[in-house]
Amino acid sequence: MDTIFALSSGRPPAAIAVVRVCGPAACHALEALAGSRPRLREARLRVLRDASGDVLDRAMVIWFPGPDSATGEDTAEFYLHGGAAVVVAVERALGALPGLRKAEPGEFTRRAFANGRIDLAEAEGLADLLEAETELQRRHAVALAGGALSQQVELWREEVLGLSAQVESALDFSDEGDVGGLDSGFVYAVERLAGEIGSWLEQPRAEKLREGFRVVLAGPPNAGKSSLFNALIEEEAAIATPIPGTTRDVLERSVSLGGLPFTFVDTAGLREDSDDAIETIGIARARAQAAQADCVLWLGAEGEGPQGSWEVATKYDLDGGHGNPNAAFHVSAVSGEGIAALRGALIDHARVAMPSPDSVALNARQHALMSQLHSALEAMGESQDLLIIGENLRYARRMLDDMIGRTSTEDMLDALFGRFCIGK
Ligand SMILES: Nc1nc2c(ncn2[C@@H]2O[C@H](COP(=O)(O)OP(=O)(O)OP(=O)(O)O)[C@@H](O)[C@H]2O)c(=O)[nH]1
Ligand SMILES: [K+]
Ligand SMILES: [Mg+2]
Repeated sequence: MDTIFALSSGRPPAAIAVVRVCGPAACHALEALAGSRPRLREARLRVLRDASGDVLDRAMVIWFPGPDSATGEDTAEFYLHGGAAVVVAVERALGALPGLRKAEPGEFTRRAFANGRIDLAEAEGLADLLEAETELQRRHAVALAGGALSQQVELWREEVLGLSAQVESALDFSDEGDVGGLDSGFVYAVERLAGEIGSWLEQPRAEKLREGFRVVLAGPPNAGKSSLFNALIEEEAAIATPIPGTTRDVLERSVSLGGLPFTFVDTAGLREDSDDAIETIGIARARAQAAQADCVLWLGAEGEGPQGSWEVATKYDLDGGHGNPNAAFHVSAVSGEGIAALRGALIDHARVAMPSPDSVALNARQHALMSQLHSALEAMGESQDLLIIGENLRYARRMLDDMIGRTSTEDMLDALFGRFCIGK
């Protein structure tokens, strides 16, 4: 097997650059550059040299022998001075050693998975953690990476195994293969498990965490959409002018509010009679955006917005809210009045739509498996045939195995580990 190496810290220049080496030749690489290998898991300052004896850097080195390392394989880490040329020189020296090559994206984590150090759900959590930009995303990712879902799956797996054992023993004592031999608690246990899994399926999904709560600003031209958009995201991202029809394309910005991920969307002003081809396309896009929103802020006349939209009266500094006196919110992008209240209401609303900080949200892959598991349990409840019940339980167990990647395909692993950066 190849020994791989990569810069695992951020892009130089930086205070420190961490280069990891992992695989059977890691020990040799450490000795070649640092002269000797320090005691395991102890940081030591060493002069690093290349094969011709030239000094590359003075650096901290640590030796993590397998199988108790993060990847399960022999691993060496170099904590270099974080200059670009230092990293290049050390990588060149490593690349010149036999059996060493640069790592692919996510290859360290993939080895950790292949060596059973982490399961698939935990690897997904790690990928989420590296991408986390808001507090809520971080909390979920830490829980997933720490095995919160894996432990739950393990409990369900034990329950399913217990149910299978009951079916096996009933089969041993029944000639006809009917359910008469089953304990009365069996049906109850299946229903309870199906109910529990059903309630997991109903929780907000993990994708919501990644995409963010989508707020679309819509209304007639010059209503003040772009101005409000800028005020909400606290950045002059959109052009706002007195000319109606200023915004033509859709403009998106992702921000964190109250620790929650939001995507705000500014759109072209809606009007029926535009003869401008660009604006007409912009209006069509605005309508499409409103249809996909988690929340539409309607900046037009009372009752004319899309169903369920929040009515917002803008330019409160000018007309004191006379534009739409019955609007739920009165704001001014100029004076800042009402912006905090609107933002607060959006945060409260999004919090309910987002996965709760105390639960583990399922991603698309996990949700699909859990749905199949749920259907298998439901189908079982109706069956009178022990053989069919046993078959459904085996299927249920396979879905649980898939959740944590006991069985997994190369394509799936490529897709997951491709999400990681090089060096992770
Ligand atoms: N006084 C005051 N003027 C505002 C306020 N919000 C927007 N305006 C002004 O109203 C005009 C239109 O604002 P925009 O934000 O461009 O409006 P819009 O809805 O994005 O317009 P289109 O993109 O053309 O559809 C600009 O001249 C803004 O400066 C406000 O709260 N108070
Ligand atoms: K405008
Ligand atoms: Mg605009």
